[in-house]
Amino acid sequence: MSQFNVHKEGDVMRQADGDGHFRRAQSTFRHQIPSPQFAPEKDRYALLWHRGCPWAHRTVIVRQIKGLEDMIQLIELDGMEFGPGKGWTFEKTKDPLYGFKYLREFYNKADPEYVGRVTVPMLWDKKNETIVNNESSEIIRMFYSAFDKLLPDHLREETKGDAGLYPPLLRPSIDAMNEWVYNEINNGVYKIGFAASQATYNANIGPLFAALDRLEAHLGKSSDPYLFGAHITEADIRLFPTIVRFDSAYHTLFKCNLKMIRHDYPLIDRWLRTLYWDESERTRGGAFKTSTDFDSFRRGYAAVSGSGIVPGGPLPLILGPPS
Ligand SMILES: N[C@@H](CCC(=O)N[C@@H](CS)C(=O)NCC(=O)O)C(=O)O
Repeated sequence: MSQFNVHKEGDVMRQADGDGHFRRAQSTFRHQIPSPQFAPEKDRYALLWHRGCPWAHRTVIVRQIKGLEDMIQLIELDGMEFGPGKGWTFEKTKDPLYGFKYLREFYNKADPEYVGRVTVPMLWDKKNETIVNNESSEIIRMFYSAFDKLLPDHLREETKGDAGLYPPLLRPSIDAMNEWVYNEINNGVYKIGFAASQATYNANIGPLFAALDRLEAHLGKSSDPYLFGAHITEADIRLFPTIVRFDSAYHTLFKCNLKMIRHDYPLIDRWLRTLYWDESERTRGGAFKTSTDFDSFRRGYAAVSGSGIVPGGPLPLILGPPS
């Protein structure tokens, strides 16, 4: 079965609640590394992802920026089947651990009674054969420092001080931005794309663009390249997967079309291109670019939002490196 075949029945397609609003379900598995059950160990954990998913995207960026490639195995799901009991699949890719076809089989191995949503990203413990955590915001924070003792000194969060991904002095500002960026932008595009009535679409489209205006104004307050100064932080990593999908997916396929990043938000566009095209040591060889797969997310959003037909533009999918 090809990627994102659309059978519009069953639980995977049910996104909006009865009142037409999309509400993202709480993640279920919330264990931490380090903890008595889950010690940081080389090659004990695997991160399961799909290139289309923005929540999974942020975890893969952090895995690379932190230099955890040899520490945490990456397992890619490349398909989606819609219908009861289905969901994310291994189509051309193979599950190297058990030979499973569905991500659901991992969830059921961890908990045979599990009936919640089967989502990526998911962090798997190969030793205890269970799920550590399936909440991206928590997975990325674990990656910042949980494995630091096993990493060379220069990659440790503590060593980086103010240049870390979540430096103590910036935490209140990063947390405050995360709050509105999550509600109005990261999840905001889904509230619009999955709105099941005109009224809910109308209610959500304004706040999304007001938040993008706020972001543009924030970037205008300094000449720094990143959201909080001269160094990449969590705020940049959490925003990037949504903005890189915006013009070529959300604008058309999710009807988030009052404005485009490239035409209407020059500072956000510059920030985006700065991160995307950076292949220096700062991104450990291009963590943003190598993890971005325009084809995958455009096919995915086309499947869940309509007929599966992928729009031709805008071309190029992202503008070139900033001058
Ligand atoms: N709160 C979760 C959300 C993850 C999420 O919703 N992932 C989507 C893909 S982008 C998913 O797997 N959806 C399948 C479903 O809801 O059935 C996180 O940030 O990790």
